[in-house]
Amino acid sequence: MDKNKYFELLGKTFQSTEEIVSEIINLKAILNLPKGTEHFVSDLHGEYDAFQHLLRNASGNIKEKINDLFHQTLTSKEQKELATLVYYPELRLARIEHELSATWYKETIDQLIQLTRLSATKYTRSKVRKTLPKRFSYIIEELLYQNIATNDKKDYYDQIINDVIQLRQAQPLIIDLSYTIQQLAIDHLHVVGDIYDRGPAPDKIVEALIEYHSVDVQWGNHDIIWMGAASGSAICMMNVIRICARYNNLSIIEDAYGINLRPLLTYAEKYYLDNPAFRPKLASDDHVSKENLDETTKMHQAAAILQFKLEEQLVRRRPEFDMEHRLLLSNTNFQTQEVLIHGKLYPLENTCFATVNPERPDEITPEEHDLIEHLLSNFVNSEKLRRHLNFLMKKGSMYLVYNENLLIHGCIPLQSDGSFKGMTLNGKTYAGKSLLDYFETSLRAAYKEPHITQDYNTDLIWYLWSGECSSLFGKKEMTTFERYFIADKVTHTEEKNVYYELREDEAVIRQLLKEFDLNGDDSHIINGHTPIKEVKGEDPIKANGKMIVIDGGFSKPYQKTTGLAGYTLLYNSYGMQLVAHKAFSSIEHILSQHDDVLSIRRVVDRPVDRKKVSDTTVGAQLKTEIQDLVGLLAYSSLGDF
Ligand SMILES: O=P(O)(O)OC[C@H]1O[C@](O)(COP(=O)(O)O)[C@@H](O)[C@@H]1O
Ligand SMILES: [Mn+2]
Repeated sequence: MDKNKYFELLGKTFQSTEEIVSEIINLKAILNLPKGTEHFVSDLHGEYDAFQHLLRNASGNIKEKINDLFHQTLTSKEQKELATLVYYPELRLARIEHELSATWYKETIDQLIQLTRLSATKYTRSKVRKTLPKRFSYIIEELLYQNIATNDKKDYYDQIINDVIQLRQAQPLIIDLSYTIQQLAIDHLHVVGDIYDRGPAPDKIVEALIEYHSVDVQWGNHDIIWMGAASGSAICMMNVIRICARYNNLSIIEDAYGINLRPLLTYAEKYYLDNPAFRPKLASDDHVSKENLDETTKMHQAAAILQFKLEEQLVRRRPEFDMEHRLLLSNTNFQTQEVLIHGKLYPLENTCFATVNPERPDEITPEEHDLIEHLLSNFVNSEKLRRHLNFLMKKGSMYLVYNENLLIHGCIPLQSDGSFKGMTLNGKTYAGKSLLDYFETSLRAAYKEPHITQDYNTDLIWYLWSGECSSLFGKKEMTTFERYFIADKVTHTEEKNVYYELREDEAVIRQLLKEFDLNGDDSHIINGHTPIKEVKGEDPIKANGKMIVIDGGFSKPYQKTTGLAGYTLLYNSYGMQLVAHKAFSSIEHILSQHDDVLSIRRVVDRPVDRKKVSDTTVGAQLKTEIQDLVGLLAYSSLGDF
């Protein structure tokens, strides 16, 4: 844009030169504040309760602040009770209703004000003001910035608190202060992928993220299939349905997103019977009737077989995806019930091939065609699903460079010598950053055109789910068919890309970071995707501290193999802290036991100077803004403004 035109536009947001000057002063002051705390979480997998608990306790940050302030005045039990109050103010107040007194209110409000003040030290007054709840902003500001130098003032503050209590506003004030503390504890949240699948409430997680004050998302392979479904990819949609059925979560599709699955049930009941391989995995608190279980088992089979048929079509349609080894229906002998995989014959069990034409296993019947069209139009037209995925599009990306770190859910596909594994797409070969950029551009294009359903971009979303060179998947092939129908577990193995070995090596990580222009000593790669098997002694901090894997381990069905719930990461002005979490049991458990055990470990790189906002990504944006405002000031002094 023409510079003068730009200044004219920019000038419209200011009433006077003084306003521009004070904005410049304000922004410059912000640059000198300590860097805000970033919170990294990943692999939430629909576990809303565990996730919202993390947001409330800021991965232990609030507990640390309570300890800093009160280690000499409160017992460990009192500190824990105060923490529970900050996390769940309404529920905690209701629980101790009979113990509440004017003295308790006074002490508690005082403690919460101290906590708010400590949490606010990193922010400008104006930012804190914006965070404060409207209804008490005046009172809280008075209390926050009090200076009890004289007795008169002390009387004045006591009077405010007394009035609050007398006017029966103590509880609302405590509640508001608690949420303010939660919000101030974290400046920015990163979700390193896999919000969806396995757990019961991904929709509630997305709603919470939409409401969150500052957040970005790096897409995970389990997010991408939902985006695929909403982009018009029938195979992604079938996979979404299949996974929901497998984890007994079809209600996410039906109730949360209002997509009617009755036509699928009607179809499934016609062709499928009970089948042990397709009975849903039940969570410990799932109570399901026999009838319901039966229905889900049938829909699970229908979705799986339709997915396999559609996969045959897609693999043939896209030879450049190099997925011929996934043509398993074509390699099945329907008479002998055997399948040929990588040159070896395996017997099949629990088969359900009633709808498969042995001559043309990729054939979709007219009935199936109508069913798919119908379901797809429901997915594409679900208003709520679109709103949620629009959010993922707006705040999400394939990878993110933020404050000198590279955030990516899965991997950067590599070859065994450490060089980038390339892929030829539309006649051109891409590798490393350019491959990831291509994937992102293609996905965005597909999402924009949900009514175009079998084009290259839409098909590529399937590749992102399960293709060898997908940065979100990072394995040779996905053995879904084998897991259902073949007993020999050897066939279930999914060989990981060599990235997952090489990422232990600092030199490799430095090389990868370089690809993203990250050459400094303070850069790290932050991955999700692979659960850390702590039981087997695996360390989430790799490559001499340059590589951190924070699969949150929220996915309950996976906790047996990981040995604990998983990890999150905090990055404040002093450096990074890895937080290990125990499995989240229930809110009730936290309220009754105050049991919120997490262990915190510093990611020791090297001693660093305390980081300021000016050293961050946001700082860089602010510097540009300051430059523009200085330019605007000069422009306006010429009299053109
Ligand atoms: O254990 P499930 O849910 O049946 O799924 C197994 C599939 O999930 C995957 O692990 C992908 O999911 P993740 O991204 O959570 O690892 C596949 O590699 C595998 O085939
Ligand atoms: Mn994943």
